[in-house]
Amino acid sequence: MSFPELKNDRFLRALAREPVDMTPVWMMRQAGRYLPEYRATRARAGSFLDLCKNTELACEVTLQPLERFPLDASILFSDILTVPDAMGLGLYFEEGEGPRFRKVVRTEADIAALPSPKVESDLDYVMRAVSTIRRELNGRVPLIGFSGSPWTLATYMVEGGSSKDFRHLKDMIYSTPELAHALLGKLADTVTEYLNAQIRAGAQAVQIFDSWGGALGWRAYEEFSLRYMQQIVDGLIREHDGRRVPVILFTKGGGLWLESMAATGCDALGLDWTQSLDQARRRVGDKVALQGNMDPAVLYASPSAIRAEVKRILDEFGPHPGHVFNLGHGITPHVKPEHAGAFIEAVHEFSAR
Ligand SMILES: Cc1c2[nH]c(c1CCC(=O)O)Cc1[nH]c(c(CCC(=O)O)c1C)Cc1[nH]c(c(CCC(=O)O)c1C)Cc1[nH]c(c(C)c1CCC(=O)O)C2
Repeated sequence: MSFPELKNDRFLRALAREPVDMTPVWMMRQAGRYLPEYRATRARAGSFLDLCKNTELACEVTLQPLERFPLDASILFSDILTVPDAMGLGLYFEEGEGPRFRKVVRTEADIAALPSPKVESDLDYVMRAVSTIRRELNGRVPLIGFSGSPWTLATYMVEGGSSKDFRHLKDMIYSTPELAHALLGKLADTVTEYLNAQIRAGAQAVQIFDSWGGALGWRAYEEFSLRYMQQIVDGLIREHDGRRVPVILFTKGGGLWLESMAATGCDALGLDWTQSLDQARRRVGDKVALQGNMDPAVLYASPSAIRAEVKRILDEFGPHPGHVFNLGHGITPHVKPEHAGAFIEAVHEFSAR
């Protein structure tokens, strides 16, 4: 497969800790419900999952934020829960209640019966979306592929949907850790293959979303989340088509573990807004680039308040290489698109060298 030449490589250069003309910026969940054009396409597609599985429409919504804003990266439109869906759990979305699974995974027998999906065929719609988006991007900006971390995927699979206390999975890690390890090991193998398939299909960087790693205790994080992300990092294709394919680890609430996350050999850490970029940079030194970390709620405030916060964060990171600006978590449905625009413009304006 050959794709058009990349015109804007600021994002990849920053991840490689190389100098850039201005700080690259993208937003987690940049294609989503805060955009009226997303809501219109979503209405045409049917359900959210129908949208993920429709190559043409998934490509359309991926490109929507790029039509509006001068973003420096695009991210595949899909969901982390496509993986458990491909393992036969039956994903569906209850309007207003978030994701649900028809089957849950709680016993030794449930775990043993979980199939290892053949990612190229069982998740072929994801790979088709990746290649189509990459072609349609026409080299404007790099395309990011992604997956959930094994721990984060396991929370949905064991609880049967979103959870506040992770009751069943936490019971499992403390009562029968060997079961949890069997499940997490299976997930790590599948996620490695899934991300490698995305890279072969055209993803130029990958991000692992560990949205719930921060819910673990100090020791438990290293045993039940980080260990499996390490396994994935070790198994990933790191160079493709003559270029490094950077891997970004994002543990929401992961501020305690930056040193050990950086020691996995990943290229960058995603930071949420509870951490200081300056302190984080001192802690990880020149091992990795940093991505983040404005509180997404700042986007509810006025454009002048947004600009002030962007300036503050850029000043806090300072004149070092290796910063990708992002929100500390996904943009939310009530944000006004103009506020997202003010955010992106401010990053470029205040960081231009
Ligand atoms: C935990 C998680 C999920 N999905 C994801 C995570 C990890 C990141 C995070 O911590 O937020 C990741 C994700 N989900 C989506 C993307 C697309 C790419 C992007 O623009 O960032 C990505 C990278 C689209 C989506 N995934 C979902 C939507 C909303 C669906 C809709 O259109 O109704 C989108 C645009 C649905 C989803 N998907 C998930 C939940 C809990 C929900 C429902 C909550 C919600 O409504 O925001 C699981």
